[in-house]
Amino acid sequence: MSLKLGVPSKGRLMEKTFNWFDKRGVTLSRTGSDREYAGRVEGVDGVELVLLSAGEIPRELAAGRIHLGVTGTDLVHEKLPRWEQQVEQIEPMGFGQADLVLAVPQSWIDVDTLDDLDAVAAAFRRQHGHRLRIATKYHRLVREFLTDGGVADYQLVDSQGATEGTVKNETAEMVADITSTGDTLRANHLKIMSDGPVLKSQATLWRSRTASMSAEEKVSLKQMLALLRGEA
Ligand SMILES: Nc1ncnc2c1ncn2[C@@H]1O[C@H](COP(=O)(O)OP(=O)(O)OP(=O)(O)O)[C@@H](O)[C@H]1O
Ligand SMILES: O=P(O)(O)OC[C@H]1O[C@H](OP(=O)(O)OP(=O)(O)O)[C@H](O)[C@@H]1O
Repeated sequence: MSLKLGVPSKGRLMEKTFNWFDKRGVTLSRTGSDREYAGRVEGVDGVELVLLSAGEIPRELAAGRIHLGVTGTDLVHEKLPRWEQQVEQIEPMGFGQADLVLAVPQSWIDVDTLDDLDAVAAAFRRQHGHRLRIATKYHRLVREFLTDGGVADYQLVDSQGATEGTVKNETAEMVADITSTGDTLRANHLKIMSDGPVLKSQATLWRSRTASMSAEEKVSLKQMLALLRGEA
């Protein structure tokens, strides 16, 4: 069996991941047609490339179906409860930087901190008879952050994309989402709250703590990590 390396098969992390490995002497390439999810690894023997969506890589690492994987910190922290027990962070890769933030309508001029939000949320519930809605796909991280910040009078509504549009569409009063340039938030008349970010994320190389390894796979892992860390 070979050591399995999971990398994003598409999306914003794919090309930069390939370049990052290339600079360190490990060449990842897709084989077959554009649409075929097959690839190869050159530079270290006994390594198999597994092309996956960035969002699935945390689960595959935790299940031990891949030994190494590249995905954002946000996705690992959100998708894996007690992530430290399931994966080890090997190397932050210096791209895919984004902050998970809470954002409210720009028109809420009195709301900037979590204390302000707590007050507004309580008033909102009294006035509307239901809790203030926060649209997000980061349920675990947002709940933890708001609990630690003492905010309780809210409900999360699930949004798996175009989250900033939920306020205009009146399916939420505010959002918690990833931002890098801030353009999408501004374009949708939202402002970032000053207490935060909930999490700072970037693309990161992770190792599974649960994947079993043969002697050969252990040798491949050692060679791979030495190359990637510039020790080979
Ligand atoms: N605007 C952004 N700028 C930089 N990084 C971002 C941005 N939005 C999301 N990311 C990061 O990119 C990663 C997700 O990558 P991407 O958006 O390409 O995957 P996706 O295709 O949406 O995910 P999936 O494959 O699960 O559908 C996350 O770790 C996230 O933090
Ligand atoms: O701060 P910015 O540079 O404007 O980037 C932020 C946007 O990028 C991501 O969306 P993505 O492009 O992945 O689309 P999505 O809405 O389908 O998640 C994120 O969810 C924001 O909407």
